[in-house]
Amino acid sequence: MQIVRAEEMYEWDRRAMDEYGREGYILMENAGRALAGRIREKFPKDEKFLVLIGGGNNGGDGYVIARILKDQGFDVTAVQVVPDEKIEGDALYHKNVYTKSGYDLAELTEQEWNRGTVVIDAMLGIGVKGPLRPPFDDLVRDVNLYGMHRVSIDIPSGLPADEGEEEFEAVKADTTFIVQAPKLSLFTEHTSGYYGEAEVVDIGLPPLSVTDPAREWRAEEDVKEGYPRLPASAHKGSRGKGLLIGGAQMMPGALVMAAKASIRSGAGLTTAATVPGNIPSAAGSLPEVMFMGTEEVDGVISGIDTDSLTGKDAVAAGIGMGRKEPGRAVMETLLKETKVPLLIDADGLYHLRFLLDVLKEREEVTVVTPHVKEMADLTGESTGEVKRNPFSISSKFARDYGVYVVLKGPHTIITAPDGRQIVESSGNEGLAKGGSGDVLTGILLTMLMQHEHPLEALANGCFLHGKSAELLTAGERTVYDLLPTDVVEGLSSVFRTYIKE
Ligand SMILES: NC(=O)C1=CN([C@@H]2O[C@H](COP(=O)(O)OP(=O)(O)OC[C@H]3O[C@@H](n4cnc5c(N)ncnc54)[C@H](O)[C@@H]3O)[C@@H](O)[C@H]2O)[C@@H](O)CC1
Ligand SMILES: Nc1ncnc2c1ncn2[C@@H]1O[C@H](COP(=O)(O)OP(=O)(O)O)[C@@H](O)[C@H]1O
Ligand SMILES: [K+]
Repeated sequence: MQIVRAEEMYEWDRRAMDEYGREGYILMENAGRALAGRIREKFPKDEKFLVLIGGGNNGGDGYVIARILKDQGFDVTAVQVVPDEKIEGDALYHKNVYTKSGYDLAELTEQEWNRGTVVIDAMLGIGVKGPLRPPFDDLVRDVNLYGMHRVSIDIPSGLPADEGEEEFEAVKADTTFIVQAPKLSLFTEHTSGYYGEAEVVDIGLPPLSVTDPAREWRAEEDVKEGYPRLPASAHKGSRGKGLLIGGAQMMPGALVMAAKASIRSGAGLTTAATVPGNIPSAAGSLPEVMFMGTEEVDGVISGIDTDSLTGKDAVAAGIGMGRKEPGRAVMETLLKETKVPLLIDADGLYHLRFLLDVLKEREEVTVVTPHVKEMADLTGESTGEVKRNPFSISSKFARDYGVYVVLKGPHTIITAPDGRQIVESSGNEGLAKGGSGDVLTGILLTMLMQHEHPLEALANGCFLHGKSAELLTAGERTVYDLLPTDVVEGLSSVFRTYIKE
């Protein structure tokens, strides 16, 4: 499913009319009918609906919804919140249909506020610009104040559709029925909460691709269909030989979790390279993994035998390796000498910020997997800026350095060097715990070895990781006690539920 900016949504609408000959008022009828259908399915017939209708096409959708719900016998009070002269075009057409149907408009009184149980917010859509002007400023506050269930149409009124906007006032919806395609603000941290429970409603626009480069929200079906299946003739070589590099004397756990995740997610053979002192205990807990000692200074990795890179299908480096000086040279060597996909995470990203010129020179596939703070440090932006602009900041970094970016969070945004983006939203707050990222690194290492397209591979890996958490917390675990090591074990149920044919 495409994720659109406001401009792209308008483009979609315009092309449906200009190229496909669909009349605007018919599109609006279809939109309102689809939206009313979802409202009808969600709420029992004894609810008392208050529909607030604004002056643009969002209000036009509101007129269609109010009429259809009334046609079907629902208790609906409709209020046009702007003067008559503001209603024009397709919205005016549908206002006329509404009134010719014998339905009237009400004044917004204290009584109406108190009588309603569900408010349908069709005041402002993706056309909102700048701070709210009267009467919308007061109305948005009132909607948030009264205790009705708040249903926003397309977008909570006042909320920006795109990323980047810092100051706004908006309806805090309980439910949002999004028209046709999710907008960027559904995925940015400071705006996503306003949507409440969000559902995309297909209003039947022709299937056009309006995002270029493509920007897509991953659905379970996409993963089920596209996941590379294992042939019966598989052997360990065909499943990939991966190398994980990380772990300092005081941080052996990260590497152990990543290595375990790598083999659990299906790697043929995983080798873990770490400081020699960590090997006896790590090897004891991971009999399937091969170990290799690195050079060491002050308890951290200070060098790696580049022969170990030969014969590998992918390499992941940086987890738990610490930030001490020697690590930088190790990362520089890896950037220069790794001829297969190289994934860099955690402390490896810390060192990378001093090696950006080397990164730029590198020609083979490179993946960086920062969380917001690491992305901020890599790009020199503040964490606030990264949170407000995750799509464009990821895209710029991916293009500037020719890398794949996995910007981790509740909605993980994966970007290819050409700017294509996939959002993977599986997972829950149970993953907000030290070590979750290490598990993800192990999974992604495996995915990179098994799929010819890194963007798809990375999206599949984020899905496995997030779904494991979801399945576990739907069963025995909760978001409080879930451990990263549980997420590794939970991969079995993800494969059984979603991947196995
Ligand atoms: N064919 C259809 O029926 C479709 C309907 N759509 C609906 O149309 C909406 C977009 O319609 P519009 O472009 O008319 O935009 P809006 O419905 O968001 O209304 C924009 C109007 O609101 C007013 N406004 C903007 N910012 C304001 C502010 N800060 N304070 C006060 N007033 C402000 C302006 O007068 C402007 O004309 C979508 O959100 C969706 O609901 C579209 O999604 C596309 C498809
Ligand atoms: N609230 C959340 N909802 C969904 N996923 C989350 C949430 N918090 C964290 N995650 C996921 O957990 C992982 C955490 O990675 P990271 O921040 O690197 O953790 P660590 O520092 O423990 O390695 C990422 O994959 C991220 O997408
Ligand atoms: K709205």
